[in-house]
Amino acid sequence: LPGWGRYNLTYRIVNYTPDMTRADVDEAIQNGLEVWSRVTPLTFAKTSKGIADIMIAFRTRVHGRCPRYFDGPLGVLGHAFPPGLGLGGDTHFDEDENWTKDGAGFNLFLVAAHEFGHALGLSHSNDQTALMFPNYVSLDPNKYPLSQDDISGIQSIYG
Ligand SMILES: CC(C)C[C@H](C(=O)NO)C(=O)N[C@@H](CC(N)=O)C(=O)NCc1cccc(N)c1
Ligand SMILES: [Ca+2]
Ligand SMILES: [Zn+2]
Repeated sequence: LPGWGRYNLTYRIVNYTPDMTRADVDEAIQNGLEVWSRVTPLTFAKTSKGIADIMIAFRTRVHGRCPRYFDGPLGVLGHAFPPGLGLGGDTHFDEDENWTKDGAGFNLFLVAAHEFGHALGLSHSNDQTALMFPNYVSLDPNKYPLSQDDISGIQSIYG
């Protein structure tokens, strides 16, 4: 099964970037998850301790027991692991980027929405307009960032 096999998931923000206020990080993460829950029966409950399905953290370079590393400013912005136990669903953002809630640096909401696509089981799309396209394009974060390609993809897993 490429997905979680259930609709009700939990997430935990393990640490916060100093680039933004905690409230703005919470909001960007919640909005990034809502992009997907709006088009599926998925629900996301925030926990502040213990193990959640989707453990979210800001990390640099080699970090913890994560098999993937970050590369300093620019380049790779984040990574997320497909659904599963342990590392499955976990989502890391490269702390060496400048995270913002607006158009400067990298918009956390946009990158989070993309990474959560991976955490839910989606891989990259070659549709240039798709949120799951490999490269960050600075979309207007107020515009609906999902393309039909993204919606078909997520609904094929969590229809
Ligand atoms: C091979 C992967 C670890 C690359 C990594 C990624 O795709 N993470 O999901 C990543 O950070 N990709 C950059 C592009 C690159 N430098 O390869 C990116 O902008 N990904 C986030 C993103 C955000 C919003 C929209 C889109 N389309 C992509
Ligand atoms: Ca980087
Ligand atoms: Zn990606």
